[in-house]
Amino acid sequence: MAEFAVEVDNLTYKFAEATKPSVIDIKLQIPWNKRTLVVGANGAGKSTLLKLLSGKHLCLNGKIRVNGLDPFSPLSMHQEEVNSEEKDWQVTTYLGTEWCHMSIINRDIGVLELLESIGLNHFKERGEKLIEILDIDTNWRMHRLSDGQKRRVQLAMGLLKPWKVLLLDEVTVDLDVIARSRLLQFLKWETETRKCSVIYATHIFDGLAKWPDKVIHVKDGRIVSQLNYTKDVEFCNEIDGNTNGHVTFHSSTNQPHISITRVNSLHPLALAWLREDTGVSNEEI
Ligand SMILES: Nc1ncnc2c1ncn2[C@@H]1O[C@H](COP(=O)(O)OP(=O)(O)OP(=O)(O)O)[C@@H](O)[C@H]1O
Repeated sequence: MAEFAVEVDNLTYKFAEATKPSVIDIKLQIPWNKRTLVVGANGAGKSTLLKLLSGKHLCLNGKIRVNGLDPFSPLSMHQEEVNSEEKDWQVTTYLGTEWCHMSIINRDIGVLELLESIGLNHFKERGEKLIEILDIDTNWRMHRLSDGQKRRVQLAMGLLKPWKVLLLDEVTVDLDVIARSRLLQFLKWETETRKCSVIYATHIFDGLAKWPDKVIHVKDGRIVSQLNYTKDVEFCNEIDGNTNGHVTFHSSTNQPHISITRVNSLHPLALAWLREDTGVSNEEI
């Protein structure tokens, strides 16, 4: 297995019809067993970067290695490097919101049939765990589901195979707080218990304060800061008497150090209400 989950060097990418590159001079090394959060404004380049890592766009300028492989090359080209136990593994999975537009999810097809068609019986234990975590009823029919229910099925499908590098692109946007918390917990558990890494681009920060190991800030296509979360970030009850969503950047040393007040959020209330609604215990989430 490669030393790093993801290794990127000197990566610049411009869409054919664009006037300037969407991703510029990216250098990145993500070790195994890490959860990385990608933060940036609309249009900053987060999705483009994640899609490049997944092999959805062909990168001509720069180096990308995911588990030591060029993600654009079909895995079969590297089959001699893959031992028999790993043949069923997926090196990388990209899950984004565009799935909503795929025709399969609006067809009159049962969820069980759909999951079986992509290998539920082969990955039974994992599949059943995902079905439970995401509270999926396998009798559901796809064309009759809400957006959030469809999203849960998408996630179960996307996570069914034990991927090595998971690229999540704002995919929790229509999950309720219980499903989102459980999913984040599941991803934390996976990254702690087997050799894999998650890269997650999001605009929803509720419940994420203690989740990542690393936070990457993308601006105008460039990575402008990378925080080693445990070393560079601390949470305080107040900073200079301010208790409400305050951040201080200490820049006296080369390495940034950031203090963040524990932010007031409706997340605990929404979580408590939905716990009541769904009968989920305090210990579980
Ligand atoms: N298919 C495309 N053709 C041309 N330009 C594109 C294309 N897709 C994205 N871009 C441009 O690339 C830049 C980065 O877009 P990207 O989707 O990566 O941003 P993002 O950080 O994911 O934004 P958001 O938070 O809104 O999802 C934007 O300026 C966007 O206009």
